Amino acid sequence: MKQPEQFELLEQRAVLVGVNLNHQQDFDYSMEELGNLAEACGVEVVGQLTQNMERVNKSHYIGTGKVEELTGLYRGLQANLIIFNDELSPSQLRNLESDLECKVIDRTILILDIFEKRAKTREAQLQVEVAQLQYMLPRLVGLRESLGRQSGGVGLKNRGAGETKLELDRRRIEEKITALNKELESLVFQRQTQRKKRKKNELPVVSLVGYTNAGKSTIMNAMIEKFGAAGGSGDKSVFEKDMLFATLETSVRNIQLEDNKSFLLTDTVGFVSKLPHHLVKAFRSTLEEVAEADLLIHVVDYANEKYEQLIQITENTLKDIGVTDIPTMFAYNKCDLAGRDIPEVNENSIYLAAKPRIGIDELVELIKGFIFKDYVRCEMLIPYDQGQVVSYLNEHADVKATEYENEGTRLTLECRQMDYEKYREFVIE
Ligand SMILES: Nc1nc2c(ncn2[C@@H]2O[C@H](COP(=O)(O)OP(=O)(O)OP(=O)(O)O)[C@@H](O)[C@H]2O)c(=O)[nH]1
Ligand SMILES: [Mg+2]
Repeated sequence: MKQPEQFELLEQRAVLVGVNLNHQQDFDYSMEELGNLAEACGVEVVGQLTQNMERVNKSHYIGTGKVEELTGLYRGLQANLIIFNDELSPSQLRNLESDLECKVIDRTILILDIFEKRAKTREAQLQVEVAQLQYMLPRLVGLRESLGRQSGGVGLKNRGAGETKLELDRRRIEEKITALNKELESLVFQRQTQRKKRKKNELPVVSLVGYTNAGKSTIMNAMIEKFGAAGGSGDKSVFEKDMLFATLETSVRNIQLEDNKSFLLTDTVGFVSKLPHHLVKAFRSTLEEVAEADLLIHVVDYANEKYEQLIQITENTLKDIGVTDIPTMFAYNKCDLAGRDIPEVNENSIYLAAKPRIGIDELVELIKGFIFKDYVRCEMLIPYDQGQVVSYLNEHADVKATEYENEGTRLTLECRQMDYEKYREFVIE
């Protein structure tokens, strides 16, 4: 569902406005990021206004003097849109629009707009729509007023009718949210069932996380290309592209290594700073996949000179969605653009370039070191009437040698700790 006024961002000329609260270190980057978000919506950024403050102005977000300065600025630049770097409250939005006599939007609208454009699966579309409606609900009054202004003003005598209409709109939207959430729940249920099934297989889960456009999907594709993804048929690759939020859904692939070791690799939505609260809530089920990982690969765009800030943003977002205490390794990607010798492997990190496929083997080795730590090397003697154990181990363990002796099959192998415990009775050394 579109916003009621059907405001089209494409080809608008915008001025960005940001408030730097108590000298935030990442403020400059967050303004740059806002510009990138605007461009991703097809908006042309023509100017910028910032203000240092200790706390925001409740009624207008920026100080009243700044509102006047902003009026002069946007008119001088012939802009027709003003974009604020934070989510504005319904009354701030209303006051600003009426004092500035210009269309005002905030960071949240931009992000929701990009998500709406990118959502391909039904689940992602529903999630975005719920977030949009929830953002809209408390802001209906302002939207209606600005609509009234655009059509030349609603006369006083129509006011009663307008309010009834507003109540109707509100009820309709609430009903819509309920209906969408219901549909979403059934999709989420399906996915959770799949996840439970996967869990029963007890394969380790490795999740790619990081700032949007860092190269997560490219790393996933490089691994699929090299090690294949088991099960089903057809193209297993995921969508990768040079744009913000190319991926909005979670994909899971079974990566099969050569020695009967395999793990599940998941690729998911990328992060940006100040992800809107409603969006995080709507995408909760998508993000839950990350929370259940055994290992996170934090993918970093090393060619971005602000990469340290991007790391911080990702770490803060992970904390916000409640992902803590999962072992994490860093994959500094796009090193081909940064002129660094690659691959370089350290204890918890690797420098690589996924697009030209440099460092993929080394990345896999590093992952193996993390997730197959509990593998035990041993010998087992399995009686001939227990043939199913031999086949199980041939499928799930790394069998180095097989000998047939009088008492049974003698296997030299490396297996998971849990399989070792399970078949302890057959262990001979
Ligand atoms: N030069 C270079 N480009 C890369 C490398 N890895 C990825 N890219 C490019 O970076 C862009 C983004 O890659 P994606 O894999 O889609 O990034 P992502 O992290 O999945 O992004 P989102 O899904 O938007 O969060 C694509 O155009 C890739 O081709 C690399 O090692 N070197
Ligand atoms: Mg992606």
